[in-house]
Amino acid sequence: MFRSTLNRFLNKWKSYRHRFVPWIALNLSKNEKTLRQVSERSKDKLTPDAEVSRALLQLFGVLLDRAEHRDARGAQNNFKRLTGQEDHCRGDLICGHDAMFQTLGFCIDRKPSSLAFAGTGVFVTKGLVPKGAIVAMYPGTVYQPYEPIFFQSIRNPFVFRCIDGVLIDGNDKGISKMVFRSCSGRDRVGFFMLSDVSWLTNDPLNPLAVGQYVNNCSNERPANVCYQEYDVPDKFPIELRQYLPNVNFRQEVQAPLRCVVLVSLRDIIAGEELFSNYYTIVH
Ligand SMILES: C[S@@+](CC[C@H](N)C(=O)[O-])C[C@H]1O[C@@H](n2cnc3c(N)ncnc32)[C@H](O)[C@@H]1O
Repeated sequence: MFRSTLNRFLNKWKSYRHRFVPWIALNLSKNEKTLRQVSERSKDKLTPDAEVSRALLQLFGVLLDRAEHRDARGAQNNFKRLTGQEDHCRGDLICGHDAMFQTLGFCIDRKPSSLAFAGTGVFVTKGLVPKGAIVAMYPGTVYQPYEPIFFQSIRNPFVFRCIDGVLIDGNDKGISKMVFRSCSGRDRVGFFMLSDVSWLTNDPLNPLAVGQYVNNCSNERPANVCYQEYDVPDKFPIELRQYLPNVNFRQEVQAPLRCVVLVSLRDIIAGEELFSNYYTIVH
Protein backbone atom coordinates (compact mmCIF):
# COMPACT_ATOMS: atom_id res chain seq x y z
CA MET A 1 0.00 0.00 0.00
CA PHE A 2 2.70 2.45 1.09
CA ARG A 3 4.96 1.32 -1.76
CA SER A 4 2.27 1.87 -4.44
CA THR A 5 1.48 5.35 -3.04
CA LEU A 6 5.18 6.13 -3.08
CA ASN A 7 5.52 4.88 -6.67
CA ARG A 8 2.54 6.98 -7.78
CA PHE A 9 4.10 9.99 -6.09
CA LEU A 10 7.50 9.37 -7.70
CA ASN A 11 5.92 9.08 -11.15
CA LYS A 12 4.08 12.34 -10.65
CA TRP A 13 7.27 13.96 -9.38
CA LYS A 14 9.14 12.92 -12.53
CA SER A 15 6.51 14.27 -14.91
CA TYR A 16 6.13 17.50 -12.99
CA ARG A 17 9.88 18.10 -13.21
CA HIS A 18 9.42 18.04 -16.99
CA ARG A 19 6.67 20.61 -16.77
CA PHE A 20 9.07 23.23 -15.44
CA VAL A 21 10.57 23.75 -18.83
CA PRO A 22 8.02 22.53 -21.37
CA TRP A 23 9.08 25.04 -23.99
CA ILE A 24 12.73 24.03 -23.72
CA ALA A 25 11.91 20.34 -23.79
CA LEU A 26 10.00 20.85 -27.05
CA ASN A 27 12.51 23.13 -28.76
CA LEU A 28 15.89 22.05 -27.52
CA SER A 29 16.70 19.69 -30.36
CA LYS A 30 16.07 22.50 -32.89
CA ASN A 31 18.56 24.84 -31.28
CA GLU A 32 21.47 22.77 -30.13
CA LYS A 33 23.96 25.34 -31.41
CA THR A 34 22.55 27.92 -29.02
CA LEU A 35 23.02 25.89 -25.81
CA ARG A 36 25.22 27.69 -23.32
CA GLN A 37 28.10 25.57 -22.04
CA VAL A 38 29.77 26.31 -18.71
CA SER A 39 32.73 24.22 -17.59
CA GLU A 40 31.98 24.42 -13.85
CA ARG A 41 29.56 26.14 -11.49
CA SER A 42 31.92 28.90 -10.37
CA LYS A 43 32.65 29.79 -14.02
CA ASP A 44 29.00 30.72 -14.56
CA LYS A 45 29.62 34.24 -13.24
CA LEU A 46 30.57 36.80 -15.88
CA THR A 47 30.35 39.74 -13.50
CA PRO A 48 31.67 39.44 -9.93
CA ASP A 49 29.11 39.51 -7.09
CA ALA A 50 30.71 42.70 -5.74
CA GLU A 51 29.90 44.44 -9.03
CA VAL A 52 26.29 43.13 -8.92
CA SER A 53 25.97 44.49 -5.37
CA ARG A 54 27.43 47.82 -6.41
CA ALA A 55 24.96 48.28 -9.30
CA LEU A 56 21.94 47.24 -7.20
CA LEU A 57 22.94 49.42 -4.23
CA GLN A 58 23.39 52.41 -6.49
CA LEU A 59 19.98 52.01 -8.17
CA PHE A 60 18.11 51.12 -4.97
CA GLY A 61 19.77 54.04 -3.14
CA VAL A 62 18.42 56.50 -5.71
CA LEU A 63 14.96 54.85 -5.63
CA LEU A 64 14.86 55.19 -1.83
CA ASP A 65 16.09 58.78 -1.92
CA ARG A 66 13.36 59.72 -4.36
CA ALA A 67 10.68 57.90 -2.35
CA GLU A 68 11.72 59.79 0.81
CA HIS A 69 11.77 63.04 -1.13
CA ARG A 70 8.23 62.33 -2.36
CA ASP A 71 7.04 61.49 1.17
CA ALA A 72 8.54 64.71 2.55
CA ARG A 73 6.94 66.71 -0.26
CA GLY A 74 3.59 64.97 0.38
CA ALA A 75 3.75 65.85 4.09
CA GLN A 76 4.64 69.45 3.23
CA ASN A 77 1.72 69.65 0.81
CA ASN A 78 -0.65 68.22 3.46
CA PHE A 79 0.46 70.94 5.86
CA LYS A 80 0.06 73.62 3.15
CA ARG A 81 -3.41 72.27 2.27
CA LEU A 82 -4.45 72.52 5.94
CA THR A 83 -3.15 76.09 6.11
CA GLY A 84 -4.65 77.05 2.71
CA GLN A 85 -1.30 77.49 0.87
CA GLU A 86 -1.35 74.33 -1.23
CA ASP A 87 1.49 74.01 -3.73
CA HIS A 88 0.44 72.18 -6.91
CA CYS A 89 3.97 71.96 -8.33
CA ARG A 90 5.14 68.32 -8.64
CA GLY A 91 8.77 69.40 -8.81
CA ASP A 92 11.49 67.15 -10.25
CA LEU A 93 10.03 63.82 -9.18
CA ILE A 94 11.96 61.03 -10.80
CA CYS A 95 10.42 57.72 -11.71
CA GLY A 96 12.05 54.31 -11.65
CA HIS A 97 13.12 54.58 -15.27
CA ASP A 98 14.81 57.91 -14.68
CA ALA A 99 16.62 56.39 -11.69
CA MET A 100 17.74 53.51 -13.91
CA PHE A 101 18.98 55.87 -16.60
CA GLN A 102 20.74 58.05 -14.04
CA THR A 103 22.55 55.19 -12.31
CA LEU A 104 23.00 52.54 -15.03
CA GLY A 105 22.90 54.64 -18.22
CA PHE A 106 20.06 52.76 -19.93
CA CYS A 107 16.36 51.88 -19.62
CA ILE A 108 14.58 48.60 -20.34
CA ASP A 109 10.88 47.89 -20.73
CA ARG A 110 8.40 45.20 -21.73
CA LYS A 111 6.93 45.36 -25.24
CA PRO A 112 5.55 42.90 -27.79
CA SER A 113 8.42 40.69 -28.88
CA SER A 114 10.07 41.22 -32.25
CA LEU A 115 9.58 37.45 -32.81
CA ALA A 116 6.27 36.20 -34.12
CA PHE A 117 4.22 34.26 -31.55
CA ALA A 118 6.67 34.95 -28.70
CA GLY A 119 4.32 37.18 -26.68
CA THR A 120 5.94 39.90 -24.61
CA GLY A 121 9.68 40.54 -24.63
CA VAL A 122 12.08 42.98 -22.96
CA PHE A 123 13.79 45.76 -24.91
CA VAL A 124 16.47 48.35 -24.25
CA THR A 125 14.45 51.53 -24.75
CA LYS A 126 17.07 54.21 -24.05
CA GLY A 127 20.84 54.53 -23.66
CA LEU A 128 23.50 51.88 -24.10
CA VAL A 129 24.03 48.69 -22.09
CA PRO A 130 27.77 48.02 -21.86
CA LYS A 131 29.06 44.43 -21.89
CA GLY A 132 29.00 42.88 -18.40
CA ALA A 133 26.28 45.19 -17.01
CA ILE A 134 23.35 44.08 -14.84
CA VAL A 135 20.46 44.50 -17.30
CA ALA A 136 17.52 42.93 -15.43
CA MET A 137 16.50 40.81 -12.44
CA TYR A 138 14.43 37.61 -12.48
CA PRO A 139 11.68 38.24 -9.89
CA GLY A 140 9.69 35.61 -8.04
CA THR A 141 9.26 33.24 -5.12
CA VAL A 142 12.37 31.21 -4.28
CA TYR A 143 11.91 27.48 -3.59
CA GLN A 144 14.67 25.26 -2.22
CA PRO A 145 14.99 21.99 -4.17
CA TYR A 146 13.08 20.06 -1.45
CA GLU A 147 10.14 22.50 -1.18
CA PRO A 148 6.74 21.83 -2.80
CA ILE A 149 5.93 23.73 -5.99
CA PHE A 150 3.70 21.21 -7.74
CA PHE A 151 0.51 23.30 -8.07
CA GLN A 152 2.35 26.53 -8.84
CA SER A 153 4.29 24.80 -11.63
CA ILE A 154 1.32 23.46 -13.60
CA ARG A 155 1.22 25.14 -17.05
CA ASN A 156 3.67 27.71 -15.74
CA PRO A 157 6.50 28.65 -18.16
CA PHE A 158 8.04 31.07 -15.65
CA VAL A 159 9.69 28.60 -13.28
CA PHE A 160 13.42 29.20 -13.51
CA ARG A 161 15.83 26.52 -12.36
CA CYS A 162 19.15 27.63 -10.85
CA ILE A 163 22.28 25.52 -11.32
CA ASP A 164 21.98 24.12 -7.77
CA GLY A 165 18.31 23.15 -8.18
CA VAL A 166 16.81 26.18 -6.43
CA LEU A 167 13.66 27.26 -8.32
CA ILE A 168 12.31 30.77 -8.85
CA ASP A 169 8.66 31.15 -9.82
CA GLY A 170 8.43 34.43 -11.77
CA ASN A 171 4.80 34.10 -12.83
CA ASP A 172 2.87 37.31 -12.08
CA LYS A 173 -0.55 35.67 -12.27
CA GLY A 174 -2.77 33.16 -10.49
CA ILE A 175 -1.59 31.06 -7.58
CA SER A 176 2.06 32.15 -8.08
CA LYS A 177 1.04 35.77 -7.58
CA MET A 178 -0.91 34.93 -4.41
CA VAL A 179 2.01 32.96 -2.99
CA PHE A 180 4.47 35.80 -3.63
CA ARG A 181 2.17 38.40 -2.06
CA SER A 182 1.62 36.26 0.99
CA CYS A 183 5.34 35.46 1.53
CA SER A 184 6.31 39.09 0.95
CA GLY A 185 3.71 40.37 3.43
CA ARG A 186 5.02 37.90 6.02
CA ASP A 187 8.67 39.01 5.94
CA ARG A 188 9.58 42.36 7.42
CA VAL A 189 12.01 43.86 9.93
CA GLY A 190 10.40 46.66 11.94
CA PHE A 191 8.99 49.10 9.39
CA PHE A 192 11.02 47.68 6.54
CA MET A 193 9.62 45.29 3.97
CA LEU A 194 12.27 42.83 2.78
CA SER A 195 10.96 42.45 -0.78
CA ASP A 196 9.00 44.32 -3.42
CA VAL A 197 5.61 43.12 -4.71
CA SER A 198 5.26 45.80 -7.38
CA TRP A 199 6.88 43.57 -10.04
CA LEU A 200 3.47 41.85 -10.11
CA THR A 201 2.02 45.00 -11.67
CA ASN A 202 2.69 46.86 -14.94
CA ASP A 203 4.81 49.44 -13.11
CA PRO A 204 7.47 47.79 -10.96
CA LEU A 205 9.15 50.14 -8.48
CA ASN A 206 12.41 48.43 -9.35
CA PRO A 207 12.53 48.77 -13.15
CA LEU A 208 15.03 45.89 -13.48
CA ALA A 209 12.45 43.38 -12.23
CA VAL A 210 11.11 42.29 -15.65
CA GLY A 211 13.70 39.60 -16.44
CA GLN A 212 11.07 36.85 -16.46
CA TYR A 213 9.79 38.26 -19.79
CA VAL A 214 13.11 37.90 -21.61
CA ASN A 215 12.65 35.47 -24.50
CA ASN A 216 14.87 32.60 -25.57
CA CYS A 217 17.55 32.99 -28.25
CA SER A 218 17.60 31.11 -31.54
CA ASN A 219 20.09 30.49 -34.32
CA GLU A 220 18.95 33.74 -35.97
CA ARG A 221 18.75 35.78 -32.75
CA PRO A 222 21.74 34.89 -30.55
CA ALA A 223 21.69 35.55 -26.83
CA ASN A 224 22.81 39.02 -25.73
CA VAL A 225 22.24 38.41 -22.00
CA CYS A 226 22.75 35.48 -19.66
CA TYR A 227 21.46 34.50 -16.23
CA GLN A 228 23.71 34.77 -13.20
CA GLU A 229 22.87 33.72 -9.67
CA TYR A 230 23.39 36.24 -6.90
CA ASP A 231 23.04 35.41 -3.20
CA VAL A 232 22.19 38.59 -1.34
CA PRO A 233 25.02 39.20 1.15
CA ASP A 234 24.21 39.64 4.88
CA LYS A 235 25.55 43.18 4.75
CA PHE A 236 23.04 44.28 2.09
CA PRO A 237 21.30 47.24 3.84
CA ILE A 238 17.92 46.40 5.39
CA GLU A 239 16.33 49.62 4.11
CA LEU A 240 17.23 48.75 0.49
CA ARG A 241 15.90 45.17 0.58
CA GLN A 242 12.40 46.54 -0.08
CA TYR A 243 13.44 46.76 -3.76
CA LEU A 244 14.47 43.09 -4.06
CA PRO A 245 11.90 41.27 -6.24
CA ASN A 246 12.49 37.86 -4.58
CA VAL A 247 11.26 36.23 -1.39
CA ASN A 248 11.79 32.80 0.14
CA PHE A 249 8.79 30.46 0.04
CA ARG A 250 9.62 29.30 3.58
CA GLN A 251 10.66 31.89 6.13
CA GLU A 252 12.98 29.57 8.05
CA VAL A 253 15.44 29.03 5.16
CA GLN A 254 18.95 29.51 6.56
CA ALA A 255 20.69 30.29 3.25
CA PRO A 256 21.04 33.86 1.91
CA LEU A 257 18.20 35.03 -0.35
CA ARG A 258 18.77 33.81 -3.91
CA CYS A 259 18.32 36.35 -6.69
CA VAL A 260 19.05 35.92 -10.39
CA VAL A 261 20.33 38.81 -12.49
CA LEU A 262 20.69 39.03 -16.28
CA VAL A 263 24.10 40.18 -17.43
CA SER A 264 24.86 41.57 -20.91
CA LEU A 265 27.12 39.42 -23.11
CA ARG A 266 27.99 42.38 -25.37
CA ASP A 267 27.14 46.07 -25.78
CA ILE A 268 23.38 46.39 -26.46
CA ILE A 269 21.92 49.51 -28.04
CA ALA A 270 18.48 51.15 -27.69
CA GLY A 271 15.81 49.36 -29.71
CA GLU A 272 17.33 45.86 -29.35
CA GLU A 273 15.33 43.06 -27.74
CA LEU A 274 17.01 41.05 -24.99
CA PHE A 275 17.49 37.33 -25.64
CA SER A 276 18.79 34.88 -23.07
CA ASN A 277 19.66 31.24 -23.22
CA TYR A 278 17.03 29.14 -21.48
CA TYR A 279 19.38 26.20 -21.25
CA THR A 280 22.85 26.03 -19.70
CA ILE A 281 24.87 22.83 -19.58
CA VAL A 282 27.30 22.60 -16.65
CA HIS A 283 30.00 19.97 -17.31
C1 LIG B 1 9.48 32.91 -19.47
S1 LIG B 1 8.26 33.14 -20.70
C2 LIG B 1 8.85 34.56 -21.55
C3 LIG B 1 7.77 35.62 -21.66
C4 LIG B 1 6.76 35.32 -22.73
N1 LIG B 1 7.22 35.84 -24.00
C5 LIG B 1 5.42 35.92 -22.37
O1 LIG B 1 4.91 36.80 -23.08
O2 LIG B 1 4.85 35.51 -21.36
C6 LIG B 1 8.67 31.80 -21.73
C7 LIG B 1 7.70 31.60 -22.87
O3 LIG B 1 7.90 32.59 -23.88
C8 LIG B 1 7.77 32.03 -25.18
N2 LIG B 1 9.07 32.16 -25.88
C9 LIG B 1 10.25 32.43 -25.33
N3 LIG B 1 11.22 32.52 -26.27
C10 LIG B 1 10.63 32.29 -27.45
C11 LIG B 1 11.10 32.22 -28.81
N4 LIG B 1 12.37 32.43 -29.13
N5 LIG B 1 10.19 31.96 -29.78
C12 LIG B 1 8.89 31.75 -29.48
N6 LIG B 1 8.38 31.79 -28.22
C13 LIG B 1 9.24 32.06 -27.21
C14 LIG B 1 7.40 30.57 -24.98
O4 LIG B 1 6.00 30.51 -25.01
C15 LIG B 1 7.89 30.29 -23.56
O5 LIG B 1 7.17 29.25 -22.94
